Amino acid sequence: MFNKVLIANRGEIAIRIIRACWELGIKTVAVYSEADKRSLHVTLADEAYCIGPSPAAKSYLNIDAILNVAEKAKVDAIHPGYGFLAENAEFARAVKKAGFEFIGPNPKAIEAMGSKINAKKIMKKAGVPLIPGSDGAVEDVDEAIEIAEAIGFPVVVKASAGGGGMGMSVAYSKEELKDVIESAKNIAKSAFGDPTVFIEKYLENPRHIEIQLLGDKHGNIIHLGDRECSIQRRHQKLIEEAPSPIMTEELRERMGEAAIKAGKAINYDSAGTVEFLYENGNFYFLEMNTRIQVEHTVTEQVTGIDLVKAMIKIAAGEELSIKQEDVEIRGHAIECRINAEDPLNDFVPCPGKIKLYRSPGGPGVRIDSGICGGAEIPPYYDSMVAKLITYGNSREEAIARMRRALKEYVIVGITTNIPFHRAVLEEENFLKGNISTHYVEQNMHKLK
Ligand SMILES: Nc1ncc2cc(-c3cccc4ccccc34)c(N3CC[C@@H](N)C3)nc2n1
Ligand SMILES: [Ca+2]
Repeated sequence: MFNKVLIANRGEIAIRIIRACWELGIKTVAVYSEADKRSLHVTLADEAYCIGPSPAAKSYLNIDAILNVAEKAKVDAIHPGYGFLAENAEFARAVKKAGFEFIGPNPKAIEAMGSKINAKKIMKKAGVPLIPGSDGAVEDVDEAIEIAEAIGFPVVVKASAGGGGMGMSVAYSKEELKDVIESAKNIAKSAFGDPTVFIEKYLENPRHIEIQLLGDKHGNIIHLGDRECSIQRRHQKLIEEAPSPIMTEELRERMGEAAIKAGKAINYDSAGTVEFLYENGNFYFLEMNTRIQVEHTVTEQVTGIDLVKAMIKIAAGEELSIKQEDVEIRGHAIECRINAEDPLNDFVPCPGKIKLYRSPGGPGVRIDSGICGGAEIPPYYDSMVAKLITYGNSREEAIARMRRALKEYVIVGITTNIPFHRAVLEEENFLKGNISTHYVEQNMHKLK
């Protein structure tokens, strides 16, 4: 087992990883940018080193600065968290080359899933259901029209180097497709440096359901059930839950089996997530995320498995301590992402200083937060400051606890989206589990 681990991240996930290390008796090294000098993850770590100026490009994305600290602090391993360098194969390789263990999947698996076209090719071979569409890249408009007419409009054009909804555009007709192809290639070129695009049938009202995977370095791989992640805004998830309100044992069995095929196809050896779109009883592979995700928490609540400790043990070479038949999904968990943003002003980010902070508690309430009273929320990073998770024996109990916790939660000094969450937790479609990826746009008028 490692003696000392560097956490190459900030905020709530850095604290989450520090907590897992503590429980395993591992010393922790935090890295921070100038803006994060007095932040909570710096306070909680055993050692902390400044890695550069506030902009992420000069600090949390600075591979050399991070590796220099790893050398200086003599760590055994590095955990990347999510975002920043978490799915950067070059970083994973550089970490190993410098002699440290990377607490995440093997670099080849990261690379394989980084190209959406390549990912689909691998999944097709593995027998994972795909959304009908082009077989690889689409070069020009004529080819696009041919494919679109074969699969039927509407179609969506996606950047292969994209992901998380970045660089996807929908075309409802042949005429629209001409413009959409050009704009998608331009966005892909400027955003990802790679203009490669592909086409898929656009599913008009799907759910976004994902399966949590856990693989080790000895060929074992299991799934830990499903999460419903359809409540998103501009591809930023806002509320997640486990299990999905529409999940049945049979559907979970089918989706879990498909997810394990996906993991096996790339020799997956860490925590990872296979994202699917679900519509009318069918599900289709969307993407695979080769990192721990923000919403890993709701899976931890319903399975009782600590996913971050599991990742660390796997990286240290241990075999999975549980078999698929040991995995049991019990009760229901919901997570509300607390963001420093203004839901009444188009969710614009609202950095600032927290003057008063009172967090909820009591039965079935978990807070994973990177903030406390007096904390400064810098403008340089994403706006999520905390995750409020509630857990109960049923979805109704988890909802009752979330309503109570959202009422108790007091954050004075910055504007947050807590009022948005309070409104969703009263909204009838949400309460009935009647959710699709269009939930926010369809119900926003009720959520103000
Ligand atoms: N062929 C096809 N049809 C419908 C889709 C629907 C989504 C989607 C999924 C989840 C939330 C969404 C919100 C608005 C628009 C789209 C979505 C989607 N993605 C891709 C990345 C993921 N974060 C969002 N891909 C789709 N692809
Ligand atoms: Ca992704």
